[in-house]
Amino acid sequence: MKINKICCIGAGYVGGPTMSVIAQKCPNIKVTVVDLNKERIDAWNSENYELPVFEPGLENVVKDARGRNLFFSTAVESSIQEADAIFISVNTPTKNYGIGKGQAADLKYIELCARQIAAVSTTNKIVIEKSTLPVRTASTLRNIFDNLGPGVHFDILSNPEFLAEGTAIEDLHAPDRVLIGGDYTTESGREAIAALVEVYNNWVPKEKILTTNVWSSELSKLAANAFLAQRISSINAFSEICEHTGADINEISKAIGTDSRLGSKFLKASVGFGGSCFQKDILNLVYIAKSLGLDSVADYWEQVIILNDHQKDRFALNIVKTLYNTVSGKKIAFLGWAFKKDTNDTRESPAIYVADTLINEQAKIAVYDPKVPSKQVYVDLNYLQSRSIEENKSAVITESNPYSVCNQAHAIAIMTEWDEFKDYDWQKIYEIMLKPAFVFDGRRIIDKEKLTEIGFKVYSIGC
Ligand SMILES: NC(=O)C1=CN([C@@H]2O[C@H](COP(=O)(O)OP(=O)(O)OC[C@H]3O[C@@H](n4cnc5c(N)ncnc54)[C@H](O)[C@@H]3O)[C@@H](O)[C@H]2O)C=CC1
Ligand SMILES: O=C(O)[C@H]1O[C@H](OP(=O)(O)OP(=O)(O)OC[C@H]2O[C@@H](n3ccc(=O)[nH]c3=O)[C@H](O)[C@@H]2O)[C@H](O)[C@@H](O)[C@@H]1O
Repeated sequence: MKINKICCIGAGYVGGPTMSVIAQKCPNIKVTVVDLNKERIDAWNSENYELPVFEPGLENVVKDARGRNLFFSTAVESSIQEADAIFISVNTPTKNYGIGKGQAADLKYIELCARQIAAVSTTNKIVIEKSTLPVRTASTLRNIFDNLGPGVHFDILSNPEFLAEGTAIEDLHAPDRVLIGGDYTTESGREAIAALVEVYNNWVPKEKILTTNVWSSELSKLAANAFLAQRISSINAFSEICEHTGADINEISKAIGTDSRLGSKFLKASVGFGGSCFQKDILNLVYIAKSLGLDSVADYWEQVIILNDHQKDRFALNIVKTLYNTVSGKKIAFLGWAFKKDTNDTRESPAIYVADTLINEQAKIAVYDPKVPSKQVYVDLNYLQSRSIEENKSAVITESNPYSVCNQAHAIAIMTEWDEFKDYDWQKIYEIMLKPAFVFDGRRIIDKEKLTEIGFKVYSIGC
């Protein structure tokens, strides 16, 4: 079994960059990324590389491969038909209706893909779960293929993605590991695993390609995200203790991070973690544990989310409290809206929730983010349905210049750790703000001493 043609369903933050790198590194494999969203596909195909996903280095990868062996298309059926291997990389959001509402993963897009694959396939396929899925989803796929299958054979693999946004290309070029779960008990299962190992082995050393059974692979992805998010909630819990005791969370991170058993990464206190996956995947884990009757396990992981919500709330409430218990009519300048630097993704960004709380207190929010388009800010706030679209419009303005955002502001809230924020002319910003000029640093990126010397009143997470 050899993979010559790949189809990836879903041209989003994972499907796009992942397949671009596979195409770049495997010039002999034809890779077609398909999506129902024509606007997205048009952007992937845009002549001037106005790609729908902002990722450092992505444009060069697409330039290398697009038109050679990398294609973006809305022709879902024909691409499935001609492929030997089909990656499913569609979204798996938290269910917002019915059973499991607010916790379970909504698998309707996955099921649709499986049905479509079953409906149009005329040759044997390897079907690869790239999306993050509840453990045992492969058995659902198997069931659909067995019941609808057109008499061709399907091997199902799990190959979860571990890239982080903002460093996606680095992560894909040199992954810590590639995980492939498959069915070792059958010959075709073993061949399918070997075929996918061969694809990755074009640039990833064999010892970094781990193979497991399907269920371990599916569950490892949830476990990895749960452990990562748990670290952030743990350090954020300590950040609050620091604020009451004179300890400094950066010093704590350094002190504990030098212990080789703990490691130094992922110990940065913040206004809370965001992004499309940590919350969704932990809620999914909580739901799975509850469904298995494992209530103590569910409660344990749920606490990671509870602490994260608390961190966002207390950051917002501290702004209100510090500004003399009222922000009504006051301009609060938001530096950053994306959930982390080097991405245009705003899904579950803490900025959205902090803004929402402040708007409830009648604040006027002014937003500057180097990569997030203005309309996205309103889409994010309207999605919460806390108030009417008109009310959000009148409570929020966006600017394409950081100095305009800060002009006549009562306070600045640093919501994303964009590097450029460190290098602003803070003296100038001080001069154009109302006094006292407050800065609330939700990312610990600015030099507190320097800003205090200028005259700012500075609050930093965790000290
Ligand atoms: N965003 C990230 O950094 C990471 C995400 N993941 C997982 O990967 C999966 C995808 O995530 P993203 O790429 O962020 O989602 P996304 O929302 O950016 O992209 C998903 C795409 O799938 C398309 N789609 C949905 N159903 C379709 C269908 N039936 N046919 C064709 N296209 C269809 C949508 O139009 C959308 O463009 C999720 O399960 C997520 O948990 C895993 C690792 C990292
Ligand atoms: O499944 C996924 O979607 C991905 O989720 C995360 O990646 P991502 O959400 O893109 O970005 P992270 O770097 O993990 O950051 C997530 C959030 O945590 C915050 N964070 C991160 C690290 C830290 O020390 N402190 C902290 O507050 C970030 O600012 C951000 O809001 C994981 O890191 C990836 O391995 C995983 O593939």
